[in-house]
Amino acid sequence: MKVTVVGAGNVGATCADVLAYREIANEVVLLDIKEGVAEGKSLDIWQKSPINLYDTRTIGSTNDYSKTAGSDVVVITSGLPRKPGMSRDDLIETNAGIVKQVTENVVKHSPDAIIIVVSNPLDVMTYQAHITSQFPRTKVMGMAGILDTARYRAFLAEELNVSPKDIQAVLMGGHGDTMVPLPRYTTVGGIPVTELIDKSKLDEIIERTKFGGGELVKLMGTSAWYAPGSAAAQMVEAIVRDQRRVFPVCVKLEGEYGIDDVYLGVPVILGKNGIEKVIELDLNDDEKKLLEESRNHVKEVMEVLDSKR
Ligand SMILES: NC(=O)C1=CN([C@@H]2O[C@H](COP(=O)(O)OP(=O)(O)OC[C@H]3O[C@@H](n4cnc5c(N)ncnc54)[C@H](O)[C@@H]3O)[C@@H](O)[C@H]2O)C=CC1
Ligand SMILES: O=C([O-])CC(=O)C(=O)O
Repeated sequence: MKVTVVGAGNVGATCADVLAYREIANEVVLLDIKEGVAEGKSLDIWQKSPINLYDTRTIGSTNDYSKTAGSDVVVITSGLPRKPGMSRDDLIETNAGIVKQVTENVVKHSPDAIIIVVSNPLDVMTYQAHITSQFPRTKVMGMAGILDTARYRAFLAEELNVSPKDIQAVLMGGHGDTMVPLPRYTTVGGIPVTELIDKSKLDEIIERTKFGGGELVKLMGTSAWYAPGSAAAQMVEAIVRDQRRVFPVCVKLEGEYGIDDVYLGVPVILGKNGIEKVIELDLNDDEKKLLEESRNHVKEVMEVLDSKR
């Protein structure tokens, strides 16, 4: 299996590193426009292979897409990250152009690839990759839900003093402050979380999760990369190993949840064909209202993109 990661910055390099050391692909191509950076980081990851014992070949490229030809999966991380005081939506102008140009090259050199978008604003950049590639919705998706859910699970594990491995959860909606928490679908070793934590503490954790990306931007002056890069690699793994994992993924809804033509995070089954199935949960009225608000927000930003096309 061949996987390309476009953007050799913080998220892209982390993703390539995880793909390599976990031997998720035989070949990982890292591409960036900055002269030499992708080559340097790929070489560094390759030189780590005798230490961490893996044999995935890592190859770097300065904007030469011929090296990416025939990729099975392409992860797009190219684009600006936000700085303190910015929202993800503030990145739309610059990143839409970058994602469009990158997707055109991906389509040209890897016409059968499955595309995973990471660049922000996530839901709308996934839409951009979809309209540029004209690939079916099963093959163009965005990474956000695994990350948002991981933050929520990590905060819960800390609060309950248990292993994060035992926390199962799903969050839905857009990647931003309007994400939709679903505490009634959260369990700790099979026990509903509501039996282990009081409501006010759970509400606090949900709020912290919604602004989890911003918390890190404030601390570091740029956005996160370890968890985002690993989350994207986990999606690649589910696809290349046909694991049929159930993850929250940003996908184009076509009538599910009563929503049409909007890219939004929902639980899906992820396997060798990409999105194998969109899972429709029976949401209660409060949850439906939150999802509708999230949908409206994403739709507004999609319209900003449409107005500039
Ligand atoms: N979906 C999510 O949950 C998350 C999304 N992000 C987003 O991912 C993106 C990348 O973040 P970082 O890696 O931290 O940024 P970064 O600045 O470290 O890396 C971005 C890289 O993209 C490259 N790039 C720019 N234009 C390009 C082009 N046309 N072709 C190829 N490469 C190009 C840059 O040279 C740079 O190396 C940002 O938009 C950020 O907001 C970050 C974290 C989580
Ligand atoms: O916060 C950001 O800008 C990057 C991101 O999407 C995240 O870490 O959730």
